[in-house]
Amino acid sequence: MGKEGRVSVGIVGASGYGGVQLVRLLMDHPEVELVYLGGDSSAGKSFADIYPHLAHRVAQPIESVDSEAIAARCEVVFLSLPNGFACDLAPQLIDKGCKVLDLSADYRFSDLETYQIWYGKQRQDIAVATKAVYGLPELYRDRIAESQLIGCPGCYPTASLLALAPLLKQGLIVPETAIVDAKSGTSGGGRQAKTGLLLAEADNSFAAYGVARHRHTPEIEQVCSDLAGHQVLVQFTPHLVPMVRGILATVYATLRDPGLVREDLITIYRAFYRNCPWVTICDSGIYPQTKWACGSNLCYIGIETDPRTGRVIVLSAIDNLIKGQAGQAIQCLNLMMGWDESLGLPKLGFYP
Ligand SMILES: NC(=O)C1=CN([C@@H]2O[C@H](COP(=O)(O)OP(=O)(O)OC[C@H]3O[C@@H](n4cnc5c(N)ncnc54)[C@H](OP(=O)(O)O)[C@@H]3O)[C@@H](O)[C@H]2O)C=CC1
Ligand SMILES: CC(=O)N[C@@H](CCC(=O)OP(=O)(O)O)C(=O)O
Repeated sequence: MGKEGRVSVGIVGASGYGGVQLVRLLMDHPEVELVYLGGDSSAGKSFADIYPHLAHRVAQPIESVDSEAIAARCEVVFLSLPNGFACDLAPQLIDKGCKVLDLSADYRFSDLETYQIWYGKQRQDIAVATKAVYGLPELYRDRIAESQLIGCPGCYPTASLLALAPLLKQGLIVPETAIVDAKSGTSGGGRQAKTGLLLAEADNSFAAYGVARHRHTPEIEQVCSDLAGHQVLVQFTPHLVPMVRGILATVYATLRDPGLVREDLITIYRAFYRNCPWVTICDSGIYPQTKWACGSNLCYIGIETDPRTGRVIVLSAIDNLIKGQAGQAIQCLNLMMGWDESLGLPKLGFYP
């Protein structure tokens, strides 16, 4: 336990974009105390050396990663590391009794063979991986609450799946017709230097990448298949937009009943998400912008139908670093601890 009965929490990968969002949100979370920050190349520095704007609130040093030391101090550990690292560290922390929330892809797949094919890393931690729960609270709230290990969703899958879930769960579309066309800001690529994320490369430009082979495709398909009750393939195309934060996913699918109009679907979506404080269904004729969600944990969903084609078009906007990453992980923590799902999470965006 931390001070005043608060839960002691650590972050491994504190220097990255996910890490700094976790620090910002957890500093103001009423039930937790941040007791450990860990990293690799940043170890030995102070957090304020990397993020001077937080120097007045966060005095901790960034420490090297030692599972014994982390488990001795932390009840809960967030792993905000590149893919392929959590699967080495999480089993040690789980074994020592910590609750673990992994922001990478390592624990998102119920089928490790799929992970190995798409991520190219062989896994030894099969027993631990089978305990992991996919951290999308709107679909798996009860299982998250019971779990010791959460595989937090990717940013594109979060936006895409929240748009698709009511349609698939209620059999309203032909699942195989689903197409996800998604656009992300550059912070989705993390803080590491990458040529494609340089201002001179990304600014004044707009391009697709990973066409027909992005690693979020099997993640989206895994949950779509679960919802549909049979294997579903999804066409997913991500794009990089010259902005910092935000994802807009535009989802197209053929309605089984082309007579459905947007007002019918809005009613269905509102019923589906009635107990979900972080999903907002827009009024008829309103389509969300990424700017609305920036800085908040909200997912905004707008719905349209096209009677000429018989398709539904669903638009889903999130902040990739909050609902798409750190905020959603904290939403999962709240459920794991039996707290209000909304505790410590920002309800209003930065607009404009
Ligand atoms: N950015 C986004 O929108 C989203 C990202 N994700 C996922 O979340 C995870 C974190 O992403 P993000 O914050 O963007 O990434 P960043 O590249 O910004 O940060 C990566 C962090 O990992 C640390 N790190 C790297 N290698 C090691 C190591 N061997 N031991 C300890 N720490 C290490 C780095 O520490 P140091 O600086 O000390 O080397 C750094 O703090 C990734 O798996 C990403 O795919 C998920 C959803 C959305
Ligand atoms: C713009 C950008 O580069 N976005 C990242 C997605 C970030 C994310 O959610 O990645 P993980 O599944 O690895 O956690 C990408 O396409 O690789």
